[in-house]
Amino acid sequence: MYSLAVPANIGLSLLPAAVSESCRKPHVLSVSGSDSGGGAGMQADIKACGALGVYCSAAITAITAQNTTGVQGIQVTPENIFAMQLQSVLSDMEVDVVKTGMLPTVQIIDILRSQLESYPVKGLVVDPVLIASSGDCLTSHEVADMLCKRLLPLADIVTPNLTEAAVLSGKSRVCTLLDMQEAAKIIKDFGPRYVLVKGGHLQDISEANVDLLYDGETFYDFHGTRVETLNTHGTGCTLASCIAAEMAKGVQIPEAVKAAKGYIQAALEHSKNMKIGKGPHGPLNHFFAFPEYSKIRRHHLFKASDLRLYAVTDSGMNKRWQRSTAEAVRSAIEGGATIVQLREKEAESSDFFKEAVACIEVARKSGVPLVINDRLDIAMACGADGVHLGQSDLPVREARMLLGLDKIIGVSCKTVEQVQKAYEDGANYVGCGGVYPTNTKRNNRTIGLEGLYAICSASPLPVVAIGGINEFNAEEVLRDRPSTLHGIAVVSALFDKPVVCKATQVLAGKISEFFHR
Ligand SMILES: Cc1ncc(COP(=O)(O)OP(=O)(O)O)c(N)n1
Ligand SMILES: Cc1nc(C(=O)O)sc1CCOP(=O)(O)O
Ligand SMILES: [Mg+2]
Repeated sequence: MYSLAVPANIGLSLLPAAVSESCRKPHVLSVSGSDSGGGAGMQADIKACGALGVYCSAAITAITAQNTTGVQGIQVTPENIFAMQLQSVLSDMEVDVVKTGMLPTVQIIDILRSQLESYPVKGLVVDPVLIASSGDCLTSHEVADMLCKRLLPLADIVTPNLTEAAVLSGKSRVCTLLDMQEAAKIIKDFGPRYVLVKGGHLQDISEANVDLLYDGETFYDFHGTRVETLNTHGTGCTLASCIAAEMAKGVQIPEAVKAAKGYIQAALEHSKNMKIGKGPHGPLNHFFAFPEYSKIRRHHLFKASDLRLYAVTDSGMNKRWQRSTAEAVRSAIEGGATIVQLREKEAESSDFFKEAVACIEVARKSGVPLVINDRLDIAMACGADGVHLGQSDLPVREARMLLGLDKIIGVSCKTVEQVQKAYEDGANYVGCGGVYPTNTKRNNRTIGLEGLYAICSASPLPVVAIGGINEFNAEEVLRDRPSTLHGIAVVSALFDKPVVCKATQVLAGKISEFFHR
């Protein structure tokens, strides 16, 4: 319940206008068929563009029923809705590059051509999808003919594989480097700026994986290393989408091809052991370069029970006992700390950042959340689980906007009004104190147990008590605790001790009984 305390009006609408201005994304419109298996077609295009940081919109030309064994069915998109998809996107969304895949009928090609004439774009990449990697035929010769005559004259690059190069060039077969060159010359005459003939299946194994790019004068060859894998379904769509994505970023075509080949090579390497489907045409893993979001994200959103034994570090104390903050954090977690706050009042930013990175590594291993005291910049830079803010720090509302909804924000409060405001502004919990006098924080006002309980009774947020709490008085704080008091936060009781792990265990033992009743 508490994690829902963020007011509804804290969201994207509050982001400064400048953010949207400066964040225009390169944009590829994919005009292709949907692959129910997710390996090729539209699905591959969207994933490839996404992986390269490019926005991808979609005009679906056909719905195919496919899996890793082949193509089971095709339904062509009705012409009126196909035209509408193009019109909707092209009239509104500042498309940089159009990338085509499966174009199943001559009508679909005609509609696309006339829309491109009404809404010119910076680039057109044509992947002449005529035959699926399973060998299934996806279009007719009439369509191939139309593609050559109506679309290739507008294309910046066309990317046939060997079979497609044979169909487009009218050659009976293309299976050597010489055949590829001849086919490229014939296809170039239809009018595209570049022809890329993909040699993935060349007969001569020494030449396999050579792709030839032809600009009308020069042949450029691009070599790849063969990856032994069945997961190659969608590599053609992915290569063309990557070229389109790079072009949308403003990259010239030869460099775009090089970058796209590099991406395919890496994707094949990272997909070779992936097991999806029973058939021989498995898909690629496009997101090999991304850490899985669920792994970089906290495993769970903030829970009030995280506050039970809240360890707040003090590097002065830890130095006195000759240990690094990361070592101290490791020991506190081993001893039973349920959340850690890095509190550095004197450190330089660069030292604080380095220390935070080391401590997060320690905390992540055990799933214990780690927040940064005062410094939102450090919290964001090191990917901490959140921040703890005082009354004179950055306002909670601004911090919440910058951190997003998944991160923890704690706020120090000494009055009911402060707690109410923290709640309204989107905090997850409040720290209340000083419960007792403390030597750790100078000039700290003591509010006593009564002050703490008064705040707890009125608080819509979970509360953690702080200030002068130790193994001898923890029981007094928790014995008659209000239901909103979820734990104690301590500094010297853990970190001004020779053995942090032992001190934490002792305190954890003292407080455990109050949370199981
Ligand atoms: C859990 C917790 N509660 C309170 C504080 C005190 O924060 P603040 O008032 O901002 O004082 P400093 O710690 O920044 O000196 C806290 N750090 N943690
Ligand atoms: C950091 C801090 N904040 C306080 C508050 O009252 O808000 S008291 C405090 C210091 C707590 O240290 P120790 O556990 O060593 O007394
Ligand atoms: Mg502070």
